Amino acid sequence: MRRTKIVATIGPATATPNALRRLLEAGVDVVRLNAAHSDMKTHSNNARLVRELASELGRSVGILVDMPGPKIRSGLVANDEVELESGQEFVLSGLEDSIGDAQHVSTTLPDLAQWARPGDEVYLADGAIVLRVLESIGKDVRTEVLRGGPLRSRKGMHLPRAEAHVEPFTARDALALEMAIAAKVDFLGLSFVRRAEDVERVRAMLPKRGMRPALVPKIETAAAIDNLAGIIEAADAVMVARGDLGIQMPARRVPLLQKEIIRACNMAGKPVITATQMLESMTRSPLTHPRRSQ
Ligand SMILES: Nc1ncnc2c1ncn2[C@@H]1O[C@H](COP(=O)(O)OP(=O)(O)OP(=O)(O)O)[C@@H](O)[C@H]1O
Ligand SMILES: CC(=O)C(=O)O
Repeated sequence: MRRTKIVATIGPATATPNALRRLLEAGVDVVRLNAAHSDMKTHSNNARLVRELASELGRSVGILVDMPGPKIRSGLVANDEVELESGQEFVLSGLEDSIGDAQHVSTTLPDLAQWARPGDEVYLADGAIVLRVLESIGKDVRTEVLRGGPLRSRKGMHLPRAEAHVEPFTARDALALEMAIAAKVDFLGLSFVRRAEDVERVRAMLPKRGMRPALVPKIETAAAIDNLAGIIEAADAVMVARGDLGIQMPARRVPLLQKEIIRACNMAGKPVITATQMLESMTRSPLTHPRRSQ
């Protein structure tokens, strides 16, 4: 029996019966539904589809709902992708619902300007794009692009000063939790946990009897690294979320932290998942900077 399990995130391109069947046949053990995207109805339909296909194929396949958590994101951009050039100016807009372009983008942080000081670095596109803050003007933040690249809609953004001030459990988390419990999913991924209490808070919201999902905190903040032992103790399993971890701290630290987290989980007898950029070097080339998996 293969002891290592494969977790695959499904999205619009893979949520058809045919594509899903091929994924399960190719060896996917756990299907991840990212509740940060799409609507909850689509996720619960997909969960049902996965279960039907798994039973048709005589396979046991787990379902993991990844909770959105307090992840900061930039907003929608025109045609789902714009290109930012190094050296240009770019505005992070305080207007929540504006559609972004190559000059500006909205963010999920209404009080963004409060957390940006001239000279601060801001990361967009899950760390691929780097900006430097020039000044705040009202609710907008004017920046210079230090490292350009393609910016797609609703990608992760990192603004170091804001991290500690965001609500740990959002309105969207409440919707995702309700959907996951109703769909009786096997695992709940907890995004951006900072301490053991963030895991315990969700555990207290689970049904007291019957099927309860296993809680899988994602280690992706600097605070979670500081509080690792307590988080592992509060968890049923752990995910090394290299994507965001490599934005919250220098990417070169990720491989060693990954080993440390895996070792600590092995010692505690808790399953551990290594996530993100598994096949990244095969999807884009040439490499301009090392990926988390390298
Ligand atoms: N259910 C979905 N519906 C639409 N797009 C999706 C869905 N799931 C994933 N995607 C797309 O695939 C990309 C990569 O998926 P992934 O699950 O890694 O999310 P992410 O936004 O990078 O953030 P995170 O993993 O930290 O939640 C997303 O940014 C999004 O563009
Ligand atoms: C999986 C995930 O959320 C990350 O790598 O950041």
